[in-house]
Amino acid sequence: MLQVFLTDRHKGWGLRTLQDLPKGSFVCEYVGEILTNTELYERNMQSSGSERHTYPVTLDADWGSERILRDEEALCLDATFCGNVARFINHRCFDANLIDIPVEIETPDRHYYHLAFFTTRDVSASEELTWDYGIDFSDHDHPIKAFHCCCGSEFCRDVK
Ligand SMILES: C[S@@+](CC[C@H](N)C(=O)[O-])C[C@H]1O[C@@H](n2cnc3c(N)ncnc32)[C@H](O)[C@@H]1O
Repeated sequence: MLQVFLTDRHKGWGLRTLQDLPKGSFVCEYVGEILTNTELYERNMQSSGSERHTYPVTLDADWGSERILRDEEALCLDATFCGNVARFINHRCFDANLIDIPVEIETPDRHYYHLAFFTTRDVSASEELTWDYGIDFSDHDHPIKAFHCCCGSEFCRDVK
């Protein structure tokens, strides 16, 4: 069972487990609107930073292909307006206890992905669930301004 809770580390709301989870457990899926990178960029340009509650995630980077997808083809998930509990998973640099795994769905007419979270180690009941968003905190040109990281990891990348 999962619970949304208010963190005490200036990270806003977070997600925790109410039961012990062995390493490799499925936790939840990441749900959001499916947008192309171009649509996401245009959405970001229209909204002010304070309206953004989530960090968009890459859904389909054409894994396994040699080809580089153009922005108008590459898909991402934006949970700003539509999502599930996964939108409350906070970032932790390097030693997060969750990993996102793309799960390929194959139907007769198309392939697509769901993004599923699994535990990277045993997680105890009440522990916050965290995920490394892969943010480069030194990239000041990114269209979304990175937050100041309060993950508390000894490997935190947000060092000035
Ligand atoms: C996907 S949301 C996570 C849920 C969010 N904490 C909330 O209250 O809605 C991502 C946002 O949470 C905050 N956040 C996540 N991880 C953080 C961290 N390590 N340090 C500081 N803020 C963090 C940032 O504001 C970020 O834009």
